[in-house]
Amino acid sequence: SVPHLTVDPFDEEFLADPFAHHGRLRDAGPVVWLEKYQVYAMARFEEVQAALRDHETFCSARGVGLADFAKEEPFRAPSLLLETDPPLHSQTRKLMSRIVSLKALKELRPLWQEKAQALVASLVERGRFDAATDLGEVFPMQVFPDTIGLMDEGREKLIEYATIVFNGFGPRNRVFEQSLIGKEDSIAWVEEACKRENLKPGGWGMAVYDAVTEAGLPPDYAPRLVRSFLSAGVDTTVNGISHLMLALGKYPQEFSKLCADPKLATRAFEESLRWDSTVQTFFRTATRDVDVAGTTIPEGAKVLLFLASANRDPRKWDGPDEFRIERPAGGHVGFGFGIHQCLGQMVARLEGELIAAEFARQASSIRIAGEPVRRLNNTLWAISSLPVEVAGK
Ligand code: HEM
Ligand SMILES: O=C(O)c1ccc(C2CC2)cc1
Repeated sequence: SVPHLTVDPFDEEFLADPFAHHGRLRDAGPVVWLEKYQVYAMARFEEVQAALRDHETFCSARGVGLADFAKEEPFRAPSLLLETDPPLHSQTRKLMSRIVSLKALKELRPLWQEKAQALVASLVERGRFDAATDLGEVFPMQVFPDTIGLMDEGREKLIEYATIVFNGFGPRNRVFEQSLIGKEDSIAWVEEACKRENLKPGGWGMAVYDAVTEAGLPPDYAPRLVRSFLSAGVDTTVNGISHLMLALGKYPQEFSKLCADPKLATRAFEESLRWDSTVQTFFRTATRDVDVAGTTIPEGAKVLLFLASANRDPRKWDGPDEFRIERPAGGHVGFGFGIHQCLGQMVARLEGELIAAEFARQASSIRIAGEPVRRLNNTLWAISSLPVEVAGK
């Protein structure tokens, strides 16, 4: 029968270092039962990728967190992308993909590159800085809110809001409750920011309103789709960039390879996403009784997918715990997989590539100058402080 584990993947000890627990989860079996939450879990690459690919058996419309929307009220109106299944998902995804297009990113590249170059120049000049607060939390905020056309006032609330959203996929534990205290205004601010009258012409937010009208979809879909940009578009890249710096600092020989060939910047960011996956887990709900590797998962069961563990599964990767920028790119599940695979992956890749390439051009070394301070979150692997020292060329 399915192995029963008592481990709690949302307790603060686990969240402080999830990678220390993944090996036991993978080795216990292809599917395990987590007694604490009465859910199934998969931590090996093969089963995680297969579940993500089979969206008909493992659905999203009943929530991609612990809560089953068929049994309890969602904590916020469900996302029309992340928390929907086809056919509605197909409609909203097609609409949003036209806006987050390669053409749009090509047009943004020169402006984003200019900002990355200037920010990195100022940090190299300083020599010692905090890769989380001076870089990770700065660059995405210099490029993304303006791309959406967000109102200027209150943009700092984006990270607070996302912290709540990502905690909301987990249990109502202390980590979740603490992120809510005194942050009700962030939820209200996002509500306001998604309104048509508060979005600037020419931004992706306004483009969503136009596209919803053109597609003849219900008008109230527009603010909710804009909310998806605000929920997923900042805190993820903020921590993705901080983790990139942690990886480059911890593996100086990999940084030297990058300096020798700045075109490896895209590979470096991709590998940092596999190695230190910013989005650690997501749930699915079984829509039928399904057999996975000998275990029958009953209809209605919640299944926790450990994306970060799958990205370090020795059954899939050679030297999984090593950061190697020349590893064959892609194939990881750090952006998910299948129909819900990250809508903003090219946005994230562009931001990561530009920062990595600028350090490759302007710096000769990156050194970790202090232990990373973690910000515990039920879903996000987040860094609140990462002192680094860089030397210029
Ligand atoms: C390092 C940065 C990022 C990471 C690690 C990341 C990770 C992910 C993952 C794992 C999923 C799949 C969720 C699931 O299967 O249930 C996803 C979906 C999504 N992401 Fe990203 N993301 C990042 C950046 C972004 C950005 C910049 C945007 C906005 C432009 C964005 C927007 C979305 C949206 C809207 C979805 C839902 C797509 C759908 O359900 O069809 N993400 N992301
Ligand atoms: O559509 C949304 O609201 C949404 C929220 C969070 C994410 C996480 C996976 C990056 C994605 C989409």
